[in-house]
Amino acid sequence: MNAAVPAKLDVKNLSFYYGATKALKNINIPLREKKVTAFIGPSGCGKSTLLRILNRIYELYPNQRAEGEVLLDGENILNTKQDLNLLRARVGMVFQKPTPFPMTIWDNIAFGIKLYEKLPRSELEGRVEDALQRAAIWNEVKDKLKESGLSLSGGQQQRLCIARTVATRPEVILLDEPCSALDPISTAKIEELIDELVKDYTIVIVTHNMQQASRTSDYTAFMYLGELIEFDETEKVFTAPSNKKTEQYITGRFG
Ligand SMILES: Nc1ncnc2c1ncn2[C@@H]1O[C@H](COP(=O)(O)OP(=O)(O)OP(=O)(O)O)[C@@H](O)[C@H]1O
Repeated sequence: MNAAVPAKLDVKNLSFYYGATKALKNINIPLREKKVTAFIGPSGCGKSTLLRILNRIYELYPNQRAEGEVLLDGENILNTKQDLNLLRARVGMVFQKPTPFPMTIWDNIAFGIKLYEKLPRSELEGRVEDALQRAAIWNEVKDKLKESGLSLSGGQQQRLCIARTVATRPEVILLDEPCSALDPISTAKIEELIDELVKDYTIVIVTHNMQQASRTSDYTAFMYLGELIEFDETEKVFTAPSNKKTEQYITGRFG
């Protein structure tokens, strides 16, 4: 494993509870800087739960509790003093179902920027265009920026949501099954986009799609029943997994 690439986010001895139910058991995983890490595993193994801890989005819900550490550039984000708005700007998230705001395409992007920064209009326009360019949707929307974000196709909406996340200049992007609601062409576009974005961002993706994990990620974490079973370079996990359960899962023998 390439230990030379530093961990942008370092998960240490992390456990997680929904009420009295322990959903994650002592997870340790380094999420390396400007690399894509995929979380794979059968339904209910804890992939989304782990992802949702990385920007503390779980705190929107009662009775959910994390124990352990998640270090972002060495600083524990589970610390109560952490400013959650700032954290979520640094660690952006894109959900399974595209969730554009019910406003224009332009406002969808500008809204997030304006939450964090006060910019003159000309600069704001540049930032909106830049975000749409980075999310590879600019050419499709540049002539209809005043139309509703909801008028776009599902695949375009998802790229709009990625643009919205990119617009606040995050350091990490969390993708929770971003293609599960999309057709194969839109899925291919998002995968190409991930290849581009990883040049600038640390990316974590939850996926049910083995091909997608092997195509898009540098590292893969296989989870089972709330535990991290195997974490390694993606090529190794898919060609020579060290754990029997991993092998059974990637060869489609369960899950
Ligand atoms: N809000 C909740 N309250 C109680 N238990 C929950 C809640 N959300 C998830 N769980 C439980 O936590 C465990 C992990 O769920 P999680 O959604 O993280 O799995 P997953 O691997 O992402 O599954 P999937 O692939 O189906 O999305 C499951 O046993 C699930 O039932």
